[in-house]
Amino acid sequence: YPHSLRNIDELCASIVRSHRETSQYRLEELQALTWKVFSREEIQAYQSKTVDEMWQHCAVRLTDAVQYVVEFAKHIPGFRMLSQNDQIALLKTGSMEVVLVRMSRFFNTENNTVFFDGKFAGTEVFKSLACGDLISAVFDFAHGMCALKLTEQQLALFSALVLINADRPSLEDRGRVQRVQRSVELGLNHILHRDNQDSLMHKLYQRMAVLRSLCVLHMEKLRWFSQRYPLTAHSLFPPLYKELFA
Ligand SMILES: COc1ccc2c(n1)CCN(C(C)=O)[C@H]2C(=O)Nc1ccc(OCc2ccccc2OC)cc1
Repeated sequence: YPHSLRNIDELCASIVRSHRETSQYRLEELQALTWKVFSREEIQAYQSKTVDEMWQHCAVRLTDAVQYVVEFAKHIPGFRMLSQNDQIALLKTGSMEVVLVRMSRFFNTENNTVFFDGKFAGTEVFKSLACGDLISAVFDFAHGMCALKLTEQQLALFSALVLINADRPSLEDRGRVQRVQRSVELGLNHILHRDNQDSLMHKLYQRMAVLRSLCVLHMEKLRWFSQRYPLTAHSLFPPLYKELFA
């Protein structure tokens, strides 16, 4: 048992380290900005953007966040042993989910604002995206994540579990992904047990179910957008966003 415990500790330590090293912004940086909100004029400026300008604006920023999640994935023990196709398959469906999990760290539940373009924005800033249901679902999910008050270590293991999901479509070697997923589950269980918060596990599985439906909604909106604005979607969107989500 001590041998496997050592492995479990090493597994958790490497996932937590990778999470820290691939968090685009440090928590302290963002806390300093929490009460910097947009002026009426700035909000007006976002609201007077055209649908495709605002979509492109957001896609560029979210692609930034996705890049960091790709880096995070590469350091999850076992991820790089998977085939290239399986790594892409996991990132195709999981990377936006992890961005949304991480986004909850940049969310201020007191005034319902999220970090965007250097300040904290309310839902009204995203009006010109013309997908209010997606934005309110994103904000609701962030609220739900904040309510769990996860530590950085718990968030790191949860993010890894969101990514390493053997139920994803079109996996070549599902068994191999299952083994990596199982080890990450053991790591998360280990951390929660150590923190005396075993009850969090089923809440986290409920969060994963909400997250999956949120990302289905995101893909539907992206499909709607790409059909309506094919030029923007196919030429201006960052390649990674297209590769992963189109
Ligand atoms: C990992 O966590 C975070 C958190 C915040 C940020 C980042 N990373 C990267 C850097 N960043 C910058 C530079 O603004 C922040 C950002 O992108 N914020 C932001 C972007 C779009 C939003 O809603 C629109 C939307 C949401 C979901 C899906 C599609 C969408 O629109 C098409 C809301 C907030």
